Amino acid sequence: MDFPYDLVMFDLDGTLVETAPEICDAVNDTLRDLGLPAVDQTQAERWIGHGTHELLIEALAFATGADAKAVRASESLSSTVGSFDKHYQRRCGTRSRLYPGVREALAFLRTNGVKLAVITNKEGRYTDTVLAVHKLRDSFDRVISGDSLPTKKPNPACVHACLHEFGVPPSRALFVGDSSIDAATARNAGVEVWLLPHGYNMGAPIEQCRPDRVIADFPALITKS
Ligand SMILES: O=C(O)COP(=O)(O)O
Repeated sequence: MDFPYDLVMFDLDGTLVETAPEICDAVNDTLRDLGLPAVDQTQAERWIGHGTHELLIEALAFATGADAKAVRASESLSSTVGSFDKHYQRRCGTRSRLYPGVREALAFLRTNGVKLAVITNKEGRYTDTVLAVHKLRDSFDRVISGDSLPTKKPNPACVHACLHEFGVPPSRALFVGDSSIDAATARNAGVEVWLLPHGYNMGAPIEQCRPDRVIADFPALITKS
């Protein structure tokens, strides 16, 4: 195979797995416990990308009319985080699904000796559950979550860690994602970025992120390279 990379790093939410339906369910379970109105999935999708903690803060700000800064500083936040945690762990795997062709593309790349990593801003306890319920954990050589390192995307430390671990130069590494955060992470690390249009990107078209390529779907990742 003439695949031009030795390492591919994938974003998780909105790239490998459509997670928004059950994230929205867990947010609404949490809001319901607080007597607050539900949010719709389109709204929740705009908050995906900075990690679940930030998403919950945005949801609480939206539902209460407070600003995010005030929510972040509020004393009740930690108990709400605990409540969300229970709901989200229970919801993981109920309404998420792999995008078409993900499993086949990962298997194909691995068979051809390409190292594979997941780099997500999702907290590790949720990344583990999502990968486990979709039987994806063994498909990756490295998983870096939002709380694995002192910094998260778009800081390039996560990409640098993978390049270092696998001894791959930036010119032989690719980041595949769905958002401006993924594009900025790749640019900050000096690696190419291909974006998929099926994800979230805070509601904006991915062309605005000026990726090296827009790929239509996972089959295109391995056939158009
Ligand atoms: O916001 C999140 O929880 C994670 O999003 P990501 O997998 O796109 O980095």
